[in-house]
Amino acid sequence: MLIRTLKAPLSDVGQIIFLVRQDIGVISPTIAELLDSRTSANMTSVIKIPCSSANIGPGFDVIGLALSLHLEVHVTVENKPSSQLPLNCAITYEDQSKSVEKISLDPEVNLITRVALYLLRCHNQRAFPVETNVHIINPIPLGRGLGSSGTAVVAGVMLGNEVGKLGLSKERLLDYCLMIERHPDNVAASLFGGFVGTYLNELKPEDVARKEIPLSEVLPAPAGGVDTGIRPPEPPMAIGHYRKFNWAPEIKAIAIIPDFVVPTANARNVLPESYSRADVVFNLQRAALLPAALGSSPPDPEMIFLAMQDKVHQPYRKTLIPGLTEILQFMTPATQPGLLGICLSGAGPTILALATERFDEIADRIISQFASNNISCQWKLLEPAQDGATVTYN
Ligand SMILES: Nc1ncnc2c1ncn2[C@@H]1O[C@H](COP(=O)(O)OP(=O)(O)O)[C@@H](O)[C@H]1O
Ligand SMILES: N[C@@H](CCOP(=O)(O)O)C(=O)O
Repeated sequence: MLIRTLKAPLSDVGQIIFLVRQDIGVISPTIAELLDSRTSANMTSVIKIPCSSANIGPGFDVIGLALSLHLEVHVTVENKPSSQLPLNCAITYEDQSKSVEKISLDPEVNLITRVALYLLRCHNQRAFPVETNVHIINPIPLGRGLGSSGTAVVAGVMLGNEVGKLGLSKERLLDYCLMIERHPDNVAASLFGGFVGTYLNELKPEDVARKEIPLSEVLPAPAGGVDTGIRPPEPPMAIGHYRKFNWAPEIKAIAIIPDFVVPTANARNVLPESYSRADVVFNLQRAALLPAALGSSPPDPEMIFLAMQDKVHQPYRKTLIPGLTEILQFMTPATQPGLLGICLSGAGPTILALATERFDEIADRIISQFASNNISCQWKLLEPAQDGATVTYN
């Protein structure tokens, strides 16, 4: 008897593993059984979300790349008759990121469960189902420009969708993410996977007002486990959109991660309100080339290096990242074989170097430059994560 496994999409956001016998088809379990038993007693849903590197040089707030470092959220719902847990939810957290910050285990404070509660409350579910256990395994360093917060926001909407059995599409979940994260590049990459270009729709005036609601109203301050009964503001429909680009299979991503934090909010505060026409045109010219440059095989180092230049965010962020100026100047395909291009990852301080070979050598040279400023680093060799956010059932 030949048995093979088949992964099939469940609504847009989940994935079920079926056992298929080749002579008689699907034998276990049936779709109906699975829909009924999702996140019910003793079944664990595993939500996996890739981290992201946003901007890739000139694509500030537009371009994102999902990378092969995944946040995992393991969820079980006990279906006990009553619960002593605040908002019916218990959180455990496994830190694989070596971050100093302690992540809160209070479901009203923790970013993932707070976002899940936002989604649930928009759908008239005031708390988690009784009793929800959420185990978070996080290898993504916090505040380093690898999209940890965007990944956590995506985890939150996936979690709310799952335990609330809301059945929302990923496209609609992106709207909810944008009420919190507000720039689409990193959340769209984590949600949909791959190398993406993103944009926001021009909204009607009444919808603009809804989207610009302060974050404190979308994610209200903790109320000590008490349900205030306030219904949070729902996002307008179809705020954000994305388009996937090709990625040449030879290109790998080296993330050099310094051991200090640059909160994204601080890295956005150093940016100017307006730009010269020359700088805007400079970025537009390169951003237009970037998808073709990174999607062509074999990769052309000169074209990629040029297409990754930026004048909109990196020059201003140099003040927050010692050594950035020098690294962006001396690391070129002419001085470093194997290197294709280099940029700040997201809001920094991580450096993203795209390369086809000599990964250790490239990482060592960048690490030495940081070391001359007394900054130590870890580095990781990553690949695009094409799947985006997934749910599987154990
Ligand atoms: N897995 C997580 N669980 C809870 N909170 C998280 C998680 N990941 C990130 N965060 C929150 O997001 C903050 C980092 O966000 P941000 O400054 O945007 O940096 P990054 O570039 O890593 O996204 C952290 O300080 C933490 O408060
Ligand atoms: N486009 C944003 C991206 C922020 O990404 P993160 O990984 O630093 O959260 C920006 O550059 O501010």
